[in-house]
Amino acid sequence: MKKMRVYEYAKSVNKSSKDIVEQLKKMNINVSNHMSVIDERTIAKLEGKSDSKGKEESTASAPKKEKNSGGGNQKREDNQNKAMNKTNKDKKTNNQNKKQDKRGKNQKGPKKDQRKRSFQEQKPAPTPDKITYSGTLTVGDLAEKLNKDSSEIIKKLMFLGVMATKNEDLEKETIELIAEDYGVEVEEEVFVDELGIETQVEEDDPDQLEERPPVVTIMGHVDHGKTTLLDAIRHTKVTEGEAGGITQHIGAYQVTENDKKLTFLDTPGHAAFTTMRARGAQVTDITVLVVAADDGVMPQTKEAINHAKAAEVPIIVAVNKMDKESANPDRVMQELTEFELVPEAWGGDTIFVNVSALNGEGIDELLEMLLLVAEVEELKANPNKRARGTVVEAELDKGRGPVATLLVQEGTMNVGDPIVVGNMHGKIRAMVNDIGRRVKSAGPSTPVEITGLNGVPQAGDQFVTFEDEKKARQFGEARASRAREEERSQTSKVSIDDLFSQIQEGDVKEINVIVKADVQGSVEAVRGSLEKIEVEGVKINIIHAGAGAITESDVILASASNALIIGFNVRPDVNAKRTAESEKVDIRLHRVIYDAIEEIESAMKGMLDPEYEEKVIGQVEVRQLFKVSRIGTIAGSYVLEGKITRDSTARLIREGVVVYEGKINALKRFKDDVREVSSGYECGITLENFNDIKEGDIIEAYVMEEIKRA
Ligand SMILES: Nc1nc2c(ncn2[C@@H]2O[C@H](COP(=O)(O)OP(=O)(O)OP(=O)(O)O)[C@@H](O)[C@H]2O)c(=O)[nH]1
Repeated sequence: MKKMRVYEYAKSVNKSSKDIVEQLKKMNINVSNHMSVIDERTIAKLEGKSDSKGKEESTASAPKKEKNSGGGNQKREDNQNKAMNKTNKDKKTNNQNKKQDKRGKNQKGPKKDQRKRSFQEQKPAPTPDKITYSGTLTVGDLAEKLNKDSSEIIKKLMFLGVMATKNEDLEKETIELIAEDYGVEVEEEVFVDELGIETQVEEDDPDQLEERPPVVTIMGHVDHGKTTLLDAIRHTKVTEGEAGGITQHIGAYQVTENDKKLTFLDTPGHAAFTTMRARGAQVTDITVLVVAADDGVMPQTKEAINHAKAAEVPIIVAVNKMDKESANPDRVMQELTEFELVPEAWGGDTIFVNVSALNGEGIDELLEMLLLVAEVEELKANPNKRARGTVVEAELDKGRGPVATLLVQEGTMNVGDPIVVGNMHGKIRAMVNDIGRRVKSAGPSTPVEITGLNGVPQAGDQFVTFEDEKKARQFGEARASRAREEERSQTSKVSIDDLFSQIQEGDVKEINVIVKADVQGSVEAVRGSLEKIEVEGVKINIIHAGAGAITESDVILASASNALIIGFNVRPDVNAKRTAESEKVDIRLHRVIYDAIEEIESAMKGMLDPEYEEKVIGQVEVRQLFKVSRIGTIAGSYVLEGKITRDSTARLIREGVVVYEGKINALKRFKDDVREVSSGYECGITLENFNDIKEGDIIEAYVMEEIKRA
């Protein structure tokens, strides 16, 4: 590209260098003096012709900078081209510009088009009148949409008291505030699932909303008295006049206190709460946390608190077993302050009620308090529309076919209504209430058991009733066929194996983790180390941590919160294992804290070592023992199944309990060392550093096989 100094150019056009410098300054082209270098395009501009590439090129450099600029210039030009490509790309999104481009090319010839473009590029991109977004927006995304610099947005956020980095997601309100500041309208594009149950729900007229009973779930540690309390409430408070009815278990019941109704979910444990939340259903309005006054806060108490908090449901504490001499309610209060459950008497806002589920003490007060919280929460629903709600329980009854307990949350459900429940549909044949009576209709917060569905739905599924039977059938069938498709192409939840790619794709900003360990000390150690990990702004969020085996409840919580479970020196019980498989929850078991930490850290960095899976190759029964002084105990054994090999690992099982796990020292047939022994043969086995073998023990042989990743 042709370049010359200002004075050379001035001379060629018969002007003074001063004039040229001034002219350039007026054109916003930075030159320091007559020695400055100007290029072809700048010259074109001076002559009233526009350049073809835009403002970045219309610069001039001072002589000093020019000195060693052979390659430098080339580089700069490349960068400039890159920048221009980007600007051009940006422009593509701008319709107005697009039109102008077109007009320029078709009608006015390339030169004018170029001039026009360069003119546009000198002006900052215009602020749009309106922006739209769906899902979330990061600071950077918002800046781009507003045609602003991220730093400008970050500054504005600071004024609003929000400290955010470029890649941080903004809350809806913040997006609106910023946009408003620029006078820009914002519209959130909400993704509508056309087969979602909510699409069939009638809209509410605010005038039609009426008070509805609260739906209460009781949670707490094993044996703290949940079932006894639920029974006590039910038996003392079953609606008057109906007391003679046969109480039957349908998974939920209603009682009356001071002429007001309350609905209790009586599915035991935390299952009701968590399975429903895992399916996206929010059913519970208030949680009663039962804590035995003689036992205090225990692991499942903490778990219950975590569940309720995660679902943002208010908690009332029922301090139970007050009839016991060893009852110490103050200790319970003290212990719960640690979890931000502080009694009103101590300046907090949590309601504590002392009760005895055994003798009925305090139950009235508990119900009154529940009604009080319900009043504060202003629980309302419209009874005058088609019903919508959630499945509490469902099963296949031999005589009646699929039966489901439904909790009506809005509207009124009637016998004969066409209905879609989860992926099932039908027409309500019969409705039975919680005391076994047939009813014709059920309003908000009422649990009823229905029959008439074409299949068994799942607890937590949503339902909606229809006026038109055909429409219900079509909608139900469409949902069922989509569910089948989805099952076929089901993708797993957060898993260690694809953590890195999920982070890379920006899908994961925070990794939810549940930590279970053998003792509290290890729980804290694992938690402490995990919380320190941070990779590319992605952090670990421990949603639950506790001592003890990995339970089904942990798995359900993990599934609901899309979390990984890390077990340290503990194992999942059978139910937990099964649920983890069906819910596709990743459970990682470790014996060394360092390994647990390293695994997750490397997964986040995308440097995971090959993964191994245990493969049991054989079962051997110990039939006779030989004690040899120098060698130890030799287990005369018989291979029941598969085979045992010299290099496999052995697990010694006695009455279902693993008593030893380790290497095989020697594997012999008669006097000879052998590599492997197959089923149906006898062999002699010694285990490394272990002699406490008994007749009848089972030796399970296994090898670790590498899992091939896709
Ligand atoms: N003294 C006394 N014992 C109670 C009280 N409430 C419950 N119990 C006893 O505590 C034991 C456990 O009660 P449950 O109601 O089965 O406890 P739970 O919390 O439902 O236990 P899981 O169903 O195993 O989770 C039973 O023996 C009850 O009789 C109470 O208020 N006072």
